[in-house]
Amino acid sequence: QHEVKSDLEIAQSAKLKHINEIAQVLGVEVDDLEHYGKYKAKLPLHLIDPEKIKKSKLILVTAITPTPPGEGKTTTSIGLTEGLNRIGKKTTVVLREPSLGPVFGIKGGAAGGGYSQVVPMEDINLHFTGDFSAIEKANNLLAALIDNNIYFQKESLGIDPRTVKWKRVMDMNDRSLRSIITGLGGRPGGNPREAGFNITAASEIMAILCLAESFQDLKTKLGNIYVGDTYDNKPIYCRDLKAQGAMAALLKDAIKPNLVQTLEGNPAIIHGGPFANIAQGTNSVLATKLGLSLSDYVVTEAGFGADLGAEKFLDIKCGYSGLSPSAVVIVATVRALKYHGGQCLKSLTTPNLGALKAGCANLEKHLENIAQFGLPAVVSINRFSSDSDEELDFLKTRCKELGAHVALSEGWALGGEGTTQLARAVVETVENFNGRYTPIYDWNSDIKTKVETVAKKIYGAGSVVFQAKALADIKHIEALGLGHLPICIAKTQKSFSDNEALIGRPSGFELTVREFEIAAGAGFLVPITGAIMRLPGLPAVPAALHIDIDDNGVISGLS
Ligand SMILES: Nc1ncnc2c1ncn2[C@@H]1O[C@H](COP(=O)(O)OP(=O)(O)O)[C@@H](O)[C@H]1O
Ligand SMILES: O=COP(=O)(O)O
Ligand SMILES: [Mg+2]
Repeated sequence: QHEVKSDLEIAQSAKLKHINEIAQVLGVEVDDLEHYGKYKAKLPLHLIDPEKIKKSKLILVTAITPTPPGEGKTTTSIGLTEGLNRIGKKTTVVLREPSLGPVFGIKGGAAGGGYSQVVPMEDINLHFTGDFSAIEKANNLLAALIDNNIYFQKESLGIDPRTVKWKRVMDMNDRSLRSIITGLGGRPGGNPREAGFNITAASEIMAILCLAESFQDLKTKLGNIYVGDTYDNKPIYCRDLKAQGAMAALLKDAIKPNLVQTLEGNPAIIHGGPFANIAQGTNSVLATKLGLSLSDYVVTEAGFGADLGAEKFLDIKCGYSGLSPSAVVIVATVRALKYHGGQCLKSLTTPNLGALKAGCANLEKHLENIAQFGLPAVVSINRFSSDSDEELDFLKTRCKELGAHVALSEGWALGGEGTTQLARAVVETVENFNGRYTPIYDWNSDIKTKVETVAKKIYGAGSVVFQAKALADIKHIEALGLGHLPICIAKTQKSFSDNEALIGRPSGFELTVREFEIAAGAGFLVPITGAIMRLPGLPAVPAALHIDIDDNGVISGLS
């Protein structure tokens, strides 16, 4: 066990390989790289090899219902990649880019932790290669063109400003921009209307970038973005404003996935950053296909718990891309299971077998869900230093009683040295499974049936209530001919239900759908449950206050 250094100290004391060496591991020619300094590069799309993809193995890392800091999916994905490479499996980890919202807010960065990180951690957590900035510009160009069309009567499409839901985005937890009025200042200011900002990760452009498979596909998806209606109720799409070409031009580089490395010098591809409570929460199809084209194993992560990220990874990302995992790793922690067993958040480091035992019901439901998708699961117990041996033994035994493969993972404390047991369990599972996932619903079912199927089969709901606005939205969606699209349920990540207080394994509850958002460009419908926030606020003491830079340009305080 190394002495406990901060994530940043560990990352900054790492000796990084030049990115050309990482490319060499992947068999990528240096000339094919677009360098962003010595340690970052973009990969060209022509390296995607459909035949190789069929032979490579995809491992999805998901988790039980998390506590606010998260249970270690990103950390485990990286640690598992180190472990698989150590036992001779040529493996690349494929992750999402962190959002500045959490970096400056509560959760901190998303580049892993301890001795399982991707580096250069500061770059990855801050501006990286500019993809988020490009996504913001493309999103906000459309917003400007919408308001401009409303402003110039002679060119106007007759858009009714009250039907425009397209928000501007910014990668910052700035609650004061959530709901605003634009167009003030008389004639020169335009037309006053209600508007607002979402966080960049929630932009439909982000979701499109993560599902697009070529420049042409990107432009088509952008053109299909639903903007609003005319005064005589005709739908207006982005392509009606002729905006998709300029938007795609802004994404010229952002569409290419980014190559970096893990602490142990293994390849890492990072691309896209959607949150899994309001969008599909998975990195891009292009990054995943590149990883599978260039290595034999790919370890990738879907956000939050398996009821959100894994369900959307399978029913949306795999549904569109044709990909399928050969194994699912469910990250479980003693602390989160004790929380689900009724122990309060502040005392989770105190051993409590009773709470652990009760909380295993949450893990049980996630295991049942992965089995409903027809996929084999391996439970990875992500060991925290506060876990007692007794609690760890109990959890391992409980997993075996549930018929699950289980391995203790010490990737945070030890890097790849701590995950070889997990790596072996994953390889054995992968080698004994030659199937594919089974979708949990048929895209061609009616909208209500699709929502009810996920709610009942995956969340454990007894019924779904569609409020009046949601029923009107369903009629509107069907009138637009979009009822066949898959669904991407916006729901709290803190509970299987839409009530974050219902911990453990709630069942028979009512799920309430307030309304639907239409992501016609990305190609999914968003049933909104509860009071989902699309532009979070900063906490009373933001993490930003502890971040600094010294005279030599060395950053401190990033977590
Ligand atoms: N075993 C562990 N011990 C201590 N801290 C951990 C451990 N695993 C993860 N963490 C920390 O917990 C936080 C969440 O980890 P992360 O991998 O980002 O989770 P997720 O991807 O599931 O949200 C990070 O700050 C990470 O450094
Ligand atoms: O979309 C959320 O991702 P994490 O669960 O990895 O924070
Ligand atoms: Mg993560």
